Formats: sequence, structure tokens, C-alpha cells
Amino acid sequence: MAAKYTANLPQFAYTAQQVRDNEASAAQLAGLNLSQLMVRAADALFDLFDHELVNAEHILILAGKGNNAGDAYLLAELLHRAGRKVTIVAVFSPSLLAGDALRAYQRADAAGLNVLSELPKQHSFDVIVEGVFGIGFSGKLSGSLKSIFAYCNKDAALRLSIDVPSGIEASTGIVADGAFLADITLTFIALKQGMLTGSAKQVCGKLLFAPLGVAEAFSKIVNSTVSYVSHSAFMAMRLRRAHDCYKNQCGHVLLVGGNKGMAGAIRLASEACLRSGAGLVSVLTHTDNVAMVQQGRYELMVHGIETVESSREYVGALFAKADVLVIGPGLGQDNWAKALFDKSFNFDGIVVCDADALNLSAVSSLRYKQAVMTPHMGEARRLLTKSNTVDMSNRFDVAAHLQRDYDTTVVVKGPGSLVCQQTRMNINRSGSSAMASAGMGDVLSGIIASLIAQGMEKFAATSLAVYIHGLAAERAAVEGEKGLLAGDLFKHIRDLLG
Ligand SMILES: NC(=O)C1=CN([C@@H]2O[C@H](COP(=O)(O)OP(=O)(O)OC[C@H]3O[C@@H](n4cnc5c(N)ncnc54)[C@H](OP(=O)(O)O)[C@@H]3O)[C@@H](O)[C@H]2O)[C@@H](O)CC1
Ligand SMILES: [K+]
Repeated sequence: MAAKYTANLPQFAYTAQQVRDNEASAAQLAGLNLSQLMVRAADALFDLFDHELVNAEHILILAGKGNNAGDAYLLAELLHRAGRKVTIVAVFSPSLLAGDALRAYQRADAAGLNVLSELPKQHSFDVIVEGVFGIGFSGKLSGSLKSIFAYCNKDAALRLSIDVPSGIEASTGIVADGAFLADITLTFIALKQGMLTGSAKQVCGKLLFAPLGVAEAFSKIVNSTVSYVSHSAFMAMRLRRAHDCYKNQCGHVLLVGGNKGMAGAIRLASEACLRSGAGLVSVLTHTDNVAMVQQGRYELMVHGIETVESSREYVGALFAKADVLVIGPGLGQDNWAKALFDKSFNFDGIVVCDADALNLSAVSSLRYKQAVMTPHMGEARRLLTKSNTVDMSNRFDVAAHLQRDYDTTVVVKGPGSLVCQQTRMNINRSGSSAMASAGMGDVLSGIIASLIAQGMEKFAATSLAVYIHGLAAERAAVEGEKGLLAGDLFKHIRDLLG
């Protein structure tokens, strides 16, 4: 029989509030009620044990005080009846339970399960199931919960979270200190946006999805503002190139950067442009770097300038030929850099603003007409110094504020994930390795520019870029390249673009 859960995640994600507000109507539309949903949630969890945790003999279940605990108590009963050894610990008094959760506790009690109020002293567990908090969690964890979770996090047992690992705020992705670190999270009905990004993604471990028979109804009645780029969506979006196409039809990217002693970043970004399909790639760099950037990549058209003042017309002519401008990799912030940065506002097309161009933007009143900004969280913080109300641990908010303040498409980079604001995308197939190495960001800005130059819409360009980047990192990780170098991504880009 088909499993009641899947590793194929849906393409849309929601806030906890959207789930809370609409699950009853979605259930009704699907001919179910909320009590039945809880039974289905427990069934899906049990199914996971039946399929993938067959050998788990002794199972510890932690239960909280809301409906997440209801799922946990129902699962405990199912496992117990199936002959597994279950130890269940109520980390909050069962007297706090109400409604379906209370009824679930009563069923577990009636089935003969002894509900403990603290962790047993002597034990060895194969699996620890955490049903303490789900979408209802916000704020901090108490000291006692932190010590329970710390204990679990050190245990050799496999850790399974119900719906959302306790400590993650499902809408924002903010992770409370001392959170339960899941190996597997089985989430229900709809993806919650916070679980797909930043540190929260790591805390969730392997994310599985159980629709409970209402996911379709839910997605029909609730509009998502966050999409998650799946493999099939990517394949449908990727570029198709005609057999008889010519380099002039495939976009011309100009990259500006590479100050004295900083040739690497601009070289990585420009090579990424070539490898992701731009027909023509020009580089404007410091005179000292021309040979270094050109070496081994003869397709690049590399131009060196000593100062902008002495090369004003030359720079203007390069700008006039390009479809897309990338500014920032290795740019620096000295006078050479500032003059090029100021000049970039004359460019008549989309600007991909990265690295030091972001730092210069943070202290400039100039604004691009059309741009994609690709900050990591440090750069984002500098860009947002005037908006001091932004919670920097909420990556969605950071991206949304940047988009509003700078009127650009924003791709927030960082270990674990990429969030793209304008279309509110959350893209990460790659785990924490995605943006963890030097040079990754340069590759990303090159890919984005290249795809825009080839005529992709902004949405497609950015989603493809971050997807390729993430997938390439994932592949490299699978292939066992522990210290992933940005250059390692190159060999994957061409395959993906086919
Ligand atoms: N509804 C349905 O049909 C279905 C729901 N399902 C399941 O229900 C889950 C949602 O249930 P839920 O809404 O009861 O929230 P849940 O996360 O269990 O706990 C909330 C409790 O935690 C408390 N609390 C919060 N933060 C805290 C903190 N920092 N420190 C201490 N306490 C804190 C909070 O207290 P309060 O904020 O109210 O004071 C409240 O008492 C969902 O994730 C899924 O697993 C499935 O069965 C499918 C069908
Ligand atoms: K949980």
C-alpha cells in the first residue's frame, strides 16, 4: 500500500497563521473534521514506523499541551497496540490538555500506557518522537524544556519531530535556543515557510510531508505567497536553446569588479555567466587583474582600467553593449570602486548588485531602476540600518524590507537557504552547504545575471539561479566533496541547463 507520507514536497508554503485559520475549512471541504485530521496525522506517523522505522523497538515519546501532543498520544497508542515498547513522557501536565488532545491522552491512558512526568533514569531508546510544540510555538523555551531537549539531542536515538520541531517558529523560521534537533520531521497538510529556511531547515532534518487528505483542498482555498522550487518545477522552467542560435542572441553580461589584489571573485562570477549560458561575457576590472581573469577562460572579454576618470567614454561604451550588469564581486570600497559604483547608475538595464556594491548601496542615496540584490545576512544588516525594527532572525522579513526599501528583487543568501523576495520564494534543496564556502555568492550573482541576459523573466531567472546553485551544492555534497569550492559548482551548471 502507498505510504501516507512523501518526501516530494509541495511547491507552496504558508505561515502558521494561514494553517491555523484554514485547516477547519479545508477539512470541511474534504468531508472531514479536525478530530479526524488528528487521527490521520497519527496514522501517517505510524505509517512512517511501518515503512522506515521497522526495527525501532523502544520508542520514547515526548508530549506537550496542545494538539501537537494530541498527535503524540494517538501515535503512542497505535505503537503500543502494535506491540512496540513505548515510554511516554508528558513534559506539561496532562491536566492542561483540552479537546481532541485531551481525548487522545485518555485513549492512550485507556490503552494501558503509563504516562510519565519526567524522563526515566535508566533507558536506551531507538527513536525519540517529539510532540511538544507544533505550529503553536513562539518565543523561548523554558530551562526545563531546554535540558530535556539537550538530553535528547545528545542521545544516539533517531529523533523524529511531529509537524514542526519544538523551538522553531513555523512562520518566521526563528529557532529558539535549545531547540529539539530532529533527524526527521513529518509535517502535515501544508508546508510551513519557516521550516524551509536558515537554521530551521537544519533543525528539521529530513522533511517529509503527509497531506492527510486535505492538502489539495487547503491549497485551493489559501493563497500562498511563498513558493518552494521543486525539481519538476525547475525542469519545466529551464532554458531551451535553439539548435541554430547565435552568441548574440544569448545575452551579453558585463561584470564590474576585481579591485587590486581581488581578481578571484570577478573571475568566479564571470565564469559562472559563461557556464550558465550567456552568449557574451565582458569584464571590467582593475588593470592589474586583466591577465589573471583572462587566464584559462579565453571566452571572456576582459578590460582593465586604472581610473574611471581617465576611461569615462570607454566605460560608457561597454555599458551600452551589455544587456545586464553585475557589479560588486571584489569591487572594494575605495575611490576606484566608488567611481564605478556611481557610474553603474547610468546603466540602462537590470543590475545585479552584489558584495561591495551592496555595502556602497547601504551608504548611498542612489537607487537602481531595475536590480536584483543578492546580500548575505551581514550585507542585509548594513542595507537595513535605517529600518531598525527589522528582526534579523526572520529571513522573510529581511527580504521583504529590503525589497520595499530598495525597490528591487532580493535574494537573501546564507548558510542553509536562499530566500527570494518579490515572488517570495524559498529555495533550498541543498542543506547547509549551499552558501557556506567562499566564492559561492559570486557564482550565484553570475548565474542570475546570465539567465536574465538570456531573456528570462525576473522570477524565472532568480529561481533558476538559486535552484541551480542549491542543487549543484547538493550534488557536490552527495559526491563527497566535503570542502565544497565555488568552482566545483561549475561542472554541474552545464548539466542542469542541458
Ligand atoms: N488543529 C488540527 O486540526 C490539527 C492539528 N494538528 C496538530 O496540532 C498542532 C497545533 O496545535 P496547537 O495549535 O494546539 O499548538 P501546539 O503547537 O500543539 O501547542 C500550543 C501550546 O504551546 C504553548 N506555547 C507556545 N509557545 C510556548 C513557549 N515558548 N513556551 C511554553 N508554551 C508555549 C501554547 O501556549 P499559549 O501560547 O497558548 O499560552 C499552547 O498551549 C499542529 O502542529 C499539529 O501537530 C494535527 O493533529 C492535524 C490536525
Ligand atoms: K513537534
